[in-house]
Amino acid sequence: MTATLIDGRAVAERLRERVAARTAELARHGVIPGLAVVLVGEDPASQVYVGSKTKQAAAAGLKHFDHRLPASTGTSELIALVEQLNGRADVHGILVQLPLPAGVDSAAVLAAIDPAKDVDGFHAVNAGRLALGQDATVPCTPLGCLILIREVTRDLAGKRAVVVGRSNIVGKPMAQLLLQNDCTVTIAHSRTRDLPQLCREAEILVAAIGRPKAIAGDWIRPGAIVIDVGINRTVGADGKSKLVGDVDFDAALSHAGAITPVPGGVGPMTIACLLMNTVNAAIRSRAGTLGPLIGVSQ
Ligand SMILES: NC(=O)C1=CN([C@@H]2O[C@H](COP(=O)(O)OP(=O)(O)OC[C@H]3O[C@@H](n4cnc5c(N)ncnc54)[C@H](OP(=O)(O)O)[C@@H]3O)[C@@H](O)[C@H]2O)C=CC1
Ligand SMILES: Nc1nc(=O)c2c([nH]1)NC[C@@H]1CN(c3ccc(C(=O)N[C@@H](CCC(=O)O)C(=O)O)cc3)C=[N+]21
Repeated sequence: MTATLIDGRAVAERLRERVAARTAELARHGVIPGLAVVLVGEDPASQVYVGSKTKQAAAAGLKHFDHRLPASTGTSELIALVEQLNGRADVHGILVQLPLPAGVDSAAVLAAIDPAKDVDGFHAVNAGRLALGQDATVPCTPLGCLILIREVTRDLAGKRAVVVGRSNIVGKPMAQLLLQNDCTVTIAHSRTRDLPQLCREAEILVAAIGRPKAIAGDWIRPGAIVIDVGINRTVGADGKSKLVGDVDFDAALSHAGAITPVPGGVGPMTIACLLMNTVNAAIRSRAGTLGPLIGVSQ
């Protein structure tokens, strides 16, 4: 059996088209969703992501505001910028690119973001609302993973799901979303005993650990849906830099039912969901007057 490829680029493109269409409707009401991105320091990977975000925001008709600050920027300066952005009517979404330089109190900076403008869904108010099953802004990467899973099946109730990784930005919210969709969810991490055996139980396996090819082919239950969140930069046999996921993709192909590639899987969905969250924040900002939010299903 060879797994079906889940084409994140294609799914993300369709989502961006829906975002662009909704943005065009909002423009007729005089509202242009605005996204402010704050990037501190010169991390090359962060610069690539921020570049894609601003390009795709513009293509979908959003306004974007870039704030690039030197690595020496301190916590209080960043909080002051966030507060200024909180107060701007043309900014509906604020994203502070992580990781912030060592020495900056990241938790304090994220806590300063107005929860209504927290399009990353990292603020305690949004994390709490998600856990309580209330209307929340959901972190972009797990939301993108859920959309990809729903491309394969809408029948999630009772499915055994294993999420490997328990970070606040991927693993934990991913587990919450799967639970909300009636999966039976287990969260694994670096202290989990017998991870291979646990993974073999998973009908849905989400890998978000940041270890290249850590999930071996024979850890995958035959026919499982495998979502690989990992983005690891390695050097290929030809000496060139190469992106690989947390799953040994080639080995997994003969076990999985469906699998996301890296690149071209979860990554593009993260950015498309960021645009969706920004447009939804703009819609919410005019409570009830701008029609429905963009949803995850068509
Ligand atoms: N595609 C996308 O859009 C995005 C991709 N990523 C990528 O996803 C990956 C995870 O990111 P993030 O959640 O921020 O990472 P973190 O480093 O914050 O968390 C990693 C998690 O994996 C666990 N872990 C580490 N090693 C192992 C292991 N050998 N076995 C089991 N569990 C392990 C850790 O356990 P413990 O808690 O015990 O330390 C931790 O919970 C990275 O490759 C990152 O680049 C991240 C965000 C977006
Ligand atoms: N506040 C904040 N929010 C984030 O959402 C956030 C962040 N900080 N810090 C870093 C991580 C990582 N992340 C990615 C986004 C897109 C791709 C992406 O588009 N990847 C392409 C490949 C890109 C390439 O070639 O480098 C793909 O997988 O196909 C990857 C990773 C968002 N993150």
